[in-house]
Amino acid sequence: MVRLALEQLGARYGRREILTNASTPWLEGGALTALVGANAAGKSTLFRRIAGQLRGTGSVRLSDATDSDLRYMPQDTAMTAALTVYESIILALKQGSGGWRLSAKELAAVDDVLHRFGIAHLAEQQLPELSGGQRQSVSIAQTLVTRPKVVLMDEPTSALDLYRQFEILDALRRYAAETGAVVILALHDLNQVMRTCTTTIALAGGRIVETGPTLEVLTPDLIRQLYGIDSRVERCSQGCPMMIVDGPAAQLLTA
Ligand SMILES: Nc1ncnc2c1ncn2[C@@H]1O[C@H](COP(=O)(O)OP(=O)(O)OP(=O)(O)O)[C@@H](O)[C@H]1O
Repeated sequence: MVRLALEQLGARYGRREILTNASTPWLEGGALTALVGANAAGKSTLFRRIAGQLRGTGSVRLSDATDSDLRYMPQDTAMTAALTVYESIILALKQGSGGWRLSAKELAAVDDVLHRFGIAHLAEQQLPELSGGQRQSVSIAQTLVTRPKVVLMDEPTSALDLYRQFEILDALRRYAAETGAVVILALHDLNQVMRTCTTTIALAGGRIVETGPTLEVLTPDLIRQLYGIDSRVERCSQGCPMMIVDGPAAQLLTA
């Protein structure tokens, strides 16, 4: 089984320490893990540190996977190259492997992500002509076309409309279940987190303050600590947990 654990990860930009002793228990593949925390809490920095783009202290432990099995999708992906969506996904598939000839299996992989992420109709469109949400969907397809075992995605639904958010998160959930991959998503929408992510990592001020089953982690106390928001977690008429936001924490308003 693919697993990932963080051991005392630290990172700094210049002299400024951003990430401090970030540790998790083993995170198991096959389901989605959320990374949550306020703006500037250090989520992107943690991803960059795990992906090896930032040096620092501590280590990333992988089981049944190696560093080359990891793919990181950053928050903003520029798409200025004069390529079609189809060509850009082939490029992502072939990166580093040399040669342009595609095997039947590789052609099937490109076709798979085009359909899986609902962008087959965009295959012949030029990248610079895509909308923001379309670009984000293409970026997800590019990231997963090699079927990586460890996936880090920074706010993969931030540009998507409500329907597409559900569609893409469901597709990511199915991807994790089918491949057994560890898939960690930085997300701001806590209701989407409750609906789709089995495990949640909560980050505050560059420190991991909680990791565990989503509904045990996302308590009103923790949400107040992370965001300064008063909230309740209730069940909707269909039994789904929902976070209801009451507003900024009273103690902040009176402070
Ligand atoms: N390249 C950089 N150089 C210096 N400081 C940086 C750099 N990138 C980020 N930071 C700082 O590191 C801190 C954490 O930023 P990071 O982008 O990791 O937060 P985040 O949790 O992903 O935020 P958001 O939810 O707003 O995307 C912030 O204070 C930010 O200003």
